[in-house]
Amino acid sequence: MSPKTEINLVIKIGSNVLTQDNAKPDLKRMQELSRQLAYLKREGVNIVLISSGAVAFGRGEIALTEKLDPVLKKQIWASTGQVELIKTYKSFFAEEGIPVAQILVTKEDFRDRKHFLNMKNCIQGLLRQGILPIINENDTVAITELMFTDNDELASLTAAMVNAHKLILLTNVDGVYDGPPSLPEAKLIPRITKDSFSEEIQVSPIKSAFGRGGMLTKLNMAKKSANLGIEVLIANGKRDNILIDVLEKKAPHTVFEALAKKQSTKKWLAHGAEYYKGEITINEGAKEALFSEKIISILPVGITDSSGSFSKGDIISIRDEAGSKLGLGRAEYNDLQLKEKIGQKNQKAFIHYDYLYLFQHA
Ligand SMILES: Nc1ncnc2c1ncn2[C@@H]1O[C@H](COP(=O)(O)OP(=O)(O)O)[C@@H](O)[C@H]1O
Ligand SMILES: N[C@@H](CCC(=O)OP(=O)(O)O)C(=O)O
Repeated sequence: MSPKTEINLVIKIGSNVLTQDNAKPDLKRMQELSRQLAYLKREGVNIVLISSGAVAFGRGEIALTEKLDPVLKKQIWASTGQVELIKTYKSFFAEEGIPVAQILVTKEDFRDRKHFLNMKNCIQGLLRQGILPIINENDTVAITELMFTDNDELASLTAAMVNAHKLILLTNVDGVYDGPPSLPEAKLIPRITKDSFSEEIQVSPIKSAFGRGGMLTKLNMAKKSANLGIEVLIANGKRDNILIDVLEKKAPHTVFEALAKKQSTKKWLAHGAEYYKGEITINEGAKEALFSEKIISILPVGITDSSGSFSKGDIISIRDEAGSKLGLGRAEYNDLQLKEKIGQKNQKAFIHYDYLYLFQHA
């Protein structure tokens, strides 16, 4: 079957899945997962893989005995380990006749509309050629404020970007438990629906040996993706044949029920809470109109202030005069052009309705 241009599945593999208890890479597990991914690809499923593991692979290869700065240590392990990680995937997928591509990204690439579209076009191009894109965070440049919370956030952003039907997060537990999974009384939650989104699930801050964000980011990101219309499955990547079994509902997992699908630009915006480049304040009249039944765009006449340096196409945060965040939108022109038009009538919309995402609680 030839690859479809429409993407179906984003799969994220956590560091712990690819690592043994003795901290060495688990090559057998990696080969087994590659075999399953290859099988799904041959079945005509388009796959984008998000793989952690660079730091874990680097740590297994390079002994850093000196008392190095922890950030530098991580950069050294990530940059050396990424080579090994991709080399290993390349050899396993070569056995299956599937070429692979490496894509390394930072948070900034999801903030900048141009970078975002370049990434999206590249991924679609790779898929059309039957190539498997393997994405990881660019840990060499992404330090402190440039970092994703972890690769679960990157996976959720990628799923929204490529309009995925499903997102599978593979970790080292069977899914989300109703308490710390180390406790014998903790039970696996098989299904999380919109009604249970707000229920408190006791997620302990404990992470597995090499995990970064823990179950809490998985939970938050899964809810975010489900809200955008993407079904999310969290399952145990340490189980044999897990990808096939979980898709056939034969293996334990937690599923997050998808709500109605949102238009892809709105998905990009919905993820923009931390990625905006500028802010505008709108007056009471504009706020009222925005939350009425009417479909409206934001015009300069309703804007009272703007801040930040932004270009056409960047994400803008929208606030009311009390400072409450109302939503996000895409700028139709840059900050200097907006400054000239603020408060004026008969000016071109600054945020068009099609590129406007309002927070539900506002
Ligand atoms: N309520 C919970 N349900 C499931 N796992 C939990 C829960 N609370 C904490 N965890 C921990 O989260 C870990 C998975 O997150 P993480 O270490 O970031 O994995 P990964 O490397 O796959 O991203 C599990 O190993 C588990 O110990
Ligand atoms: N980019 C890092 C992974 C960071 C991360 O989020 O790890 P994980 O929590 O295991 O998904 C690496 O490849 O080591």
